[in-house]
Amino acid sequence: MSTILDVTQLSLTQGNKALLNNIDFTVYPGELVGIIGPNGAGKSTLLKCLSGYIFPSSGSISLQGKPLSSYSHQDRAQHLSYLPQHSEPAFSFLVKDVISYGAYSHPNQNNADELASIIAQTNIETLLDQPLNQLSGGEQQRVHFARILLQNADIMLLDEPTASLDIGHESQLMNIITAQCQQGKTALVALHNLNTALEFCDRLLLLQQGELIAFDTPEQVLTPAQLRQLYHDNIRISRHPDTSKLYLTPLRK
Ligand SMILES: Nc1ncnc2c1ncn2[C@@H]1O[C@H](COP(=O)(O)OP(=O)(O)OP(=O)(O)O)[C@@H](O)[C@H]1O
Repeated sequence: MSTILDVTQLSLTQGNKALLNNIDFTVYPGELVGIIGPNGAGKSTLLKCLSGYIFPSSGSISLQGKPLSSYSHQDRAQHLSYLPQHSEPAFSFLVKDVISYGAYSHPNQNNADELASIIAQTNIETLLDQPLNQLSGGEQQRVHFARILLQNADIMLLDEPTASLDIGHESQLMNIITAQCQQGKTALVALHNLNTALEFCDRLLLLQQGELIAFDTPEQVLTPAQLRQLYHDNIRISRHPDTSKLYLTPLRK
Protein backbone atom coordinates (compact mmCIF):
# COMPACT_ATOMS: atom_id res chain seq x y z
CA MET A 1 0.00 0.00 0.00
CA SER A 2 1.33 3.48 -0.76
CA THR A 3 1.95 5.85 2.10
CA ILE A 4 -0.01 9.06 2.70
CA LEU A 5 2.63 10.85 4.77
CA ASP A 6 6.42 10.47 4.61
CA VAL A 7 8.62 12.30 7.08
CA THR A 8 12.36 12.10 6.49
CA GLN A 9 15.17 13.37 8.71
CA LEU A 10 12.95 16.15 10.09
CA SER A 11 14.77 18.51 12.44
CA LEU A 12 13.85 21.85 13.96
CA THR A 13 16.28 23.95 15.96
CA GLN A 14 15.39 27.15 17.83
CA GLY A 15 18.49 29.02 19.03
CA ASN A 16 20.78 26.21 20.10
CA LYS A 17 17.95 23.88 21.17
CA ALA A 18 16.87 20.94 19.00
CA LEU A 19 13.06 20.80 19.30
CA LEU A 20 12.91 17.92 16.80
CA ASN A 21 15.92 15.80 15.89
CA ASN A 22 16.08 13.65 12.74
CA ILE A 23 12.53 12.35 12.86
CA ASP A 24 11.70 9.60 10.31
CA PHE A 25 8.33 7.91 9.91
CA THR A 26 5.65 7.02 7.41
CA VAL A 27 1.87 6.79 7.80
CA TYR A 28 -0.59 4.76 5.72
CA PRO A 29 -4.12 5.79 4.69
CA GLY A 30 -6.72 4.79 7.28
CA GLU A 31 -4.35 4.79 10.25
CA LEU A 32 -5.16 6.40 13.57
CA VAL A 33 -1.75 7.37 14.96
CA GLY A 34 -1.38 8.63 18.52
CA ILE A 35 1.48 11.05 19.22
CA ILE A 36 2.52 10.64 22.82
CA GLY A 37 5.32 11.72 25.13
CA PRO A 38 5.94 13.79 28.25
CA ASN A 39 5.37 17.57 28.44
CA GLY A 40 7.80 19.40 26.18
CA ALA A 41 8.61 16.26 24.12
CA GLY A 42 7.84 18.02 20.82
CA LYS A 43 4.33 16.72 20.00
CA SER A 44 2.86 20.15 19.18
CA THR A 45 6.03 21.18 17.34
CA LEU A 46 5.83 18.06 15.16
CA LEU A 47 2.15 18.67 14.36
CA LYS A 48 2.87 22.34 13.53
CA CYS A 49 5.60 21.21 11.07
CA LEU A 50 3.29 18.61 9.50
CA SER A 51 0.56 21.24 9.09
CA GLY A 52 2.93 23.63 7.31
CA TYR A 53 2.34 26.18 10.09
CA ILE A 54 6.07 26.26 10.87
CA PHE A 55 9.01 25.23 8.73
CA PRO A 56 11.55 22.63 9.78
CA SER A 57 15.25 23.53 9.83
CA SER A 58 15.97 20.46 7.67
CA GLY A 59 14.38 17.28 6.38
CA SER A 60 11.31 16.70 4.26
CA ILE A 61 7.58 16.10 4.57
CA SER A 62 5.70 14.47 1.69
CA LEU A 63 1.95 14.36 1.50
CA GLN A 64 0.56 11.79 -0.94
CA GLY A 65 3.96 11.58 -2.61
CA LYS A 66 4.40 15.34 -3.12
CA PRO A 67 6.45 17.74 -0.96
CA LEU A 68 4.17 19.56 1.49
CA SER A 69 5.81 22.83 0.46
CA SER A 70 4.60 22.37 -3.15
CA TYR A 71 0.91 22.54 -2.17
CA SER A 72 -0.99 25.82 -2.48
CA HIS A 73 -2.87 26.92 0.66
CA GLN A 74 -6.23 25.83 -0.76
CA ASP A 75 -4.85 22.51 -2.02
CA ARG A 76 -3.24 21.83 1.34
CA ALA A 77 -6.49 22.59 3.17
CA GLN A 78 -8.25 20.00 1.01
CA HIS A 79 -5.71 17.34 1.95
CA LEU A 80 -4.84 18.25 5.50
CA SER A 81 -6.65 19.80 8.47
CA TYR A 82 -5.02 20.99 11.70
CA LEU A 83 -6.55 21.53 15.11
CA PRO A 84 -4.07 23.45 17.31
CA GLN A 85 -3.72 22.81 21.04
CA HIS A 86 -4.86 26.34 21.92
CA SER A 87 -6.93 28.75 19.89
CA GLU A 88 -8.19 31.81 21.73
CA PRO A 89 -11.24 33.27 19.97
CA ALA A 90 -10.27 36.90 19.36
CA PHE A 91 -13.76 37.98 18.25
CA SER A 92 -17.24 36.95 19.25
CA PHE A 93 -17.88 34.78 16.19
CA LEU A 94 -21.04 32.71 16.36
CA VAL A 95 -20.55 28.96 16.63
CA LYS A 96 -22.43 28.31 13.36
CA ASP A 97 -20.09 30.71 11.53
CA VAL A 98 -16.96 29.14 13.03
CA ILE A 99 -18.05 25.68 11.85
CA SER A 100 -18.85 26.98 8.38
CA TYR A 101 -15.20 28.14 7.97
CA GLY A 102 -14.42 24.41 7.70
CA ALA A 103 -16.01 24.45 4.23
CA TYR A 104 -13.79 27.32 3.08
CA SER A 105 -11.48 25.02 1.10
CA HIS A 106 -14.36 23.52 -0.94
CA PRO A 107 -16.84 26.42 -1.25
CA ASN A 108 -18.83 25.05 -4.19
CA GLN A 109 -19.95 21.83 -2.51
CA ASN A 110 -23.39 21.59 -0.96
CA ASN A 111 -22.65 20.09 2.43
CA ALA A 112 -25.94 20.74 4.26
CA ASP A 113 -26.51 17.03 5.09
CA GLU A 114 -22.92 16.57 6.17
CA LEU A 115 -23.11 19.68 8.34
CA ALA A 116 -26.29 18.47 10.05
CA SER A 117 -24.70 15.09 10.71
CA ILE A 118 -21.52 16.65 12.15
CA ILE A 119 -23.54 18.97 14.42
CA ALA A 120 -25.50 15.97 15.74
CA GLN A 121 -22.41 13.78 16.22
CA THR A 122 -20.55 16.45 18.18
CA ASN A 123 -23.59 17.38 20.30
CA ILE A 124 -23.47 21.08 19.55
CA GLU A 125 -27.05 21.68 18.35
CA THR A 126 -27.84 23.99 21.26
CA LEU A 127 -24.66 26.03 20.86
CA LEU A 128 -25.01 27.15 17.23
CA ASP A 129 -26.31 30.68 17.87
CA GLN A 130 -23.95 31.43 20.75
CA PRO A 131 -20.69 33.41 20.50
CA LEU A 132 -17.74 31.01 20.62
CA ASN A 133 -15.94 33.05 23.29
CA GLN A 134 -18.84 32.58 25.70
CA LEU A 135 -18.58 28.78 25.65
CA SER A 136 -16.75 26.52 28.09
CA GLY A 137 -13.35 25.12 27.11
CA GLY A 138 -14.78 21.69 26.26
CA GLU A 139 -17.65 23.18 24.25
CA GLN A 140 -15.19 25.30 22.25
CA GLN A 141 -13.07 22.21 21.62
CA ARG A 142 -16.09 20.33 20.23
CA VAL A 143 -16.97 23.27 17.96
CA HIS A 144 -13.44 23.40 16.54
CA PHE A 145 -13.51 19.63 16.03
CA ALA A 146 -16.81 19.99 14.14
CA ARG A 147 -15.14 22.61 11.92
CA ILE A 148 -12.30 20.16 11.21
CA LEU A 149 -14.80 17.41 10.30
CA LEU A 150 -16.56 19.75 7.87
CA GLN A 151 -13.21 20.50 6.23
CA ASN A 152 -13.22 16.82 5.25
CA ALA A 153 -9.47 16.64 4.58
CA ASP A 154 -7.67 13.34 3.96
CA ILE A 155 -5.41 13.75 7.02
CA MET A 156 -6.49 15.26 10.33
CA LEU A 157 -3.73 16.62 12.60
CA LEU A 158 -5.28 17.02 16.03
CA ASP A 159 -3.33 18.46 18.95
CA GLU A 160 -4.83 17.19 22.22
CA PRO A 161 -8.43 17.37 20.93
CA THR A 162 -9.73 15.69 24.08
CA ALA A 163 -7.80 17.78 26.64
CA SER A 164 -10.86 19.74 27.85
CA LEU A 165 -13.49 17.05 27.33
CA ASP A 166 -15.37 15.04 29.93
CA ILE A 167 -14.90 11.28 29.61
CA GLY A 168 -18.19 10.83 27.71
CA HIS A 169 -17.36 13.43 25.10
CA GLU A 170 -13.77 12.13 24.94
CA SER A 171 -15.13 8.71 24.04
CA GLN A 172 -17.54 10.20 21.47
CA LEU A 173 -14.77 12.21 19.80
CA MET A 174 -12.34 9.28 19.66
CA ASN A 175 -15.06 7.05 18.21
CA ILE A 176 -15.80 9.66 15.52
CA ILE A 177 -12.09 9.73 14.61
CA THR A 178 -12.03 5.92 14.54
CA ALA A 179 -15.06 5.84 12.21
CA GLN A 180 -13.43 8.46 9.96
CA CYS A 181 -10.29 6.32 9.71
CA GLN A 182 -12.35 3.23 8.94
CA GLN A 183 -13.81 5.22 6.03
CA GLY A 184 -10.30 5.96 4.70
CA LYS A 185 -9.29 9.17 6.47
CA THR A 186 -6.02 9.30 8.38
CA ALA A 187 -5.52 10.89 11.78
CA LEU A 188 -2.47 11.92 13.81
CA VAL A 189 -3.62 12.81 17.30
CA ALA A 190 -1.50 14.13 20.19
CA LEU A 191 -2.79 12.55 23.38
CA HIS A 192 -1.82 12.59 27.05
CA ASN A 193 -4.35 10.01 28.18
CA LEU A 194 -2.41 6.79 27.55
CA ASN A 195 -5.43 4.59 28.29
CA THR A 196 -7.26 6.39 25.48
CA ALA A 197 -4.20 5.95 23.24
CA LEU A 198 -4.13 2.22 24.03
CA GLU A 199 -7.84 1.83 23.39
CA PHE A 200 -8.13 3.68 20.09
CA CYS A 201 -4.83 4.05 18.25
CA ASP A 202 -3.45 1.70 15.59
CA ARG A 203 0.11 2.87 16.23
CA LEU A 204 1.77 5.20 18.70
CA LEU A 205 4.58 7.59 17.90
CA LEU A 206 6.54 8.23 21.08
CA LEU A 207 8.59 11.41 21.36
CA GLN A 208 10.97 12.39 24.14
CA GLN A 209 13.06 15.56 24.10
CA GLY A 210 12.56 15.96 20.37
CA GLU A 211 13.66 12.41 19.54
CA LEU A 212 11.46 9.69 18.07
CA ILE A 213 11.83 6.89 20.62
CA ALA A 214 9.39 4.37 19.13
CA PHE A 215 6.69 4.05 16.46
CA ASP A 216 4.76 0.80 16.69
CA THR A 217 1.58 -0.79 18.02
CA PRO A 218 0.46 0.54 21.43
CA GLU A 219 1.52 -2.61 23.31
CA GLN A 220 4.93 -2.60 21.64
CA VAL A 221 5.52 1.06 22.50
CA LEU A 222 4.08 1.20 26.02
CA THR A 223 6.10 -1.60 27.57
CA PRO A 224 6.49 -1.49 31.36
CA ALA A 225 10.20 -0.72 30.90
CA GLN A 226 9.45 2.19 28.58
CA LEU A 227 6.76 3.53 30.90
CA ARG A 228 9.13 3.41 33.90
CA GLN A 229 11.78 5.22 31.88
CA LEU A 230 9.29 7.96 30.92
CA TYR A 231 7.22 8.37 34.07
CA HIS A 232 9.43 6.77 36.76
CA ASP A 233 7.47 5.51 39.76
CA ASN A 234 4.58 7.99 39.33
CA ILE A 235 2.21 5.55 37.62
CA ARG A 236 0.56 2.24 38.40
CA ILE A 237 0.80 -0.27 35.53
CA SER A 238 -1.84 -2.98 35.58
CA ARG A 239 -4.09 -4.97 33.24
CA HIS A 240 -7.75 -4.14 32.89
CA PRO A 241 -9.78 -7.04 34.31
CA ASP A 242 -12.32 -7.05 31.43
CA THR A 243 -10.11 -6.43 28.42
CA SER A 244 -6.67 -7.54 29.68
CA LYS A 245 -5.35 -4.38 28.04
CA LEU A 246 -2.61 -2.41 29.77
CA TYR A 247 -4.21 0.02 32.23
CA LEU A 248 -2.30 3.04 33.53
CA THR A 249 -3.24 5.35 36.38
CA PRO A 250 -1.46 7.99 38.46
CA LEU A 251 -0.11 6.39 41.62
CA ARG A 252 -0.86 7.83 45.05
CA LYS A 253 2.28 7.51 47.20
N1 LIG B 1 8.67 29.02 19.64
C1 LIG B 1 9.50 28.33 20.42
N2 LIG B 1 10.75 28.73 20.67
C2 LIG B 1 11.58 28.04 21.45
N3 LIG B 1 11.25 26.88 22.06
C3 LIG B 1 10.01 26.42 21.85
C4 LIG B 1 9.07 27.09 21.04
N4 LIG B 1 7.91 26.38 21.03
C5 LIG B 1 8.11 25.30 21.81
N5 LIG B 1 9.36 25.34 22.30
C6 LIG B 1 10.00 24.31 23.14
O1 LIG B 1 9.98 23.11 22.40
C7 LIG B 1 9.77 21.99 23.26
C8 LIG B 1 8.63 21.17 22.74
O2 LIG B 1 7.42 21.91 22.87
P1 LIG B 1 6.04 21.30 22.39
O3 LIG B 1 5.00 22.33 22.63
O4 LIG B 1 6.19 20.77 21.03
O5 LIG B 1 5.90 20.07 23.42
P2 LIG B 1 4.68 19.09 23.66
O6 LIG B 1 5.21 17.71 23.58
O7 LIG B 1 3.55 19.43 22.75
O8 LIG B 1 4.33 19.42 25.17
P3 LIG B 1 2.95 19.42 26.03
O9 LIG B 1 2.65 17.98 26.32
O10 LIG B 1 3.35 20.15 27.27
O11 LIG B 1 1.89 20.12 25.24
C9 LIG B 1 9.53 22.56 24.66
O12 LIG B 1 10.74 22.43 25.40
C10 LIG B 1 9.23 24.03 24.41
O13 LIG B 1 9.70 24.84 25.47
